[in-house]
Amino acid sequence: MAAPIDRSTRRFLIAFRYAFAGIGHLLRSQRNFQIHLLIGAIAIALGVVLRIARWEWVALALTIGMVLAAEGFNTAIEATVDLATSERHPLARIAKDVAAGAVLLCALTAIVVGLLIFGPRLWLLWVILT
Ligand SMILES: Nc1ncnc2c1ncn2[C@@H]1O[C@H](COP(=O)(O)OP(=O)(O)OP(=O)(O)O)[C@@H](O)[C@H]1O
Repeated sequence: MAAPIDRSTRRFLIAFRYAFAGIGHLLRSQRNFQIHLLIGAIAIALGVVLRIARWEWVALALTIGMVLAAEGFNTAIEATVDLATSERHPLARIAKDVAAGAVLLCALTAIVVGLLIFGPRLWLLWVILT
């Protein structure tokens, strides 16, 4: 018979369930998250096809994770602000704009990383094919 799960392990597993519910919410309702996920999947496929190096996989994984996590924080901040007030308030605007700005910074960084990894290879491929 399997050993019973102790209380702290149970809490730990429940916390995971809530975290996955949060990711499920992002997947179902956040268009920007879906777009970033699709771009991440394309970058991974490109990495496989172009056989990028291990350190490049590390950079790619960190970048994709950073952008998706930023989208999550942005969504959480938006929900918190909307919960706190339904009125227009300068601080609500700052909170939402700064959160959106942080996502943009991550996305711009991801573009730079993508160009550094794939740019030279795609350029070479272009030169060979044309
Ligand atoms: N309560 C508020 N007070 C002042 N400005 C706000 C408020 N809510 C939203 N804004 C402004 O409107 C912008 C858009 O807000 P909104 O809540 O529509 O988010 P969003 O970026 O369109 O995200 P989503 O489409 O995912 O809900 C914010 O970035 C902010 O500048």
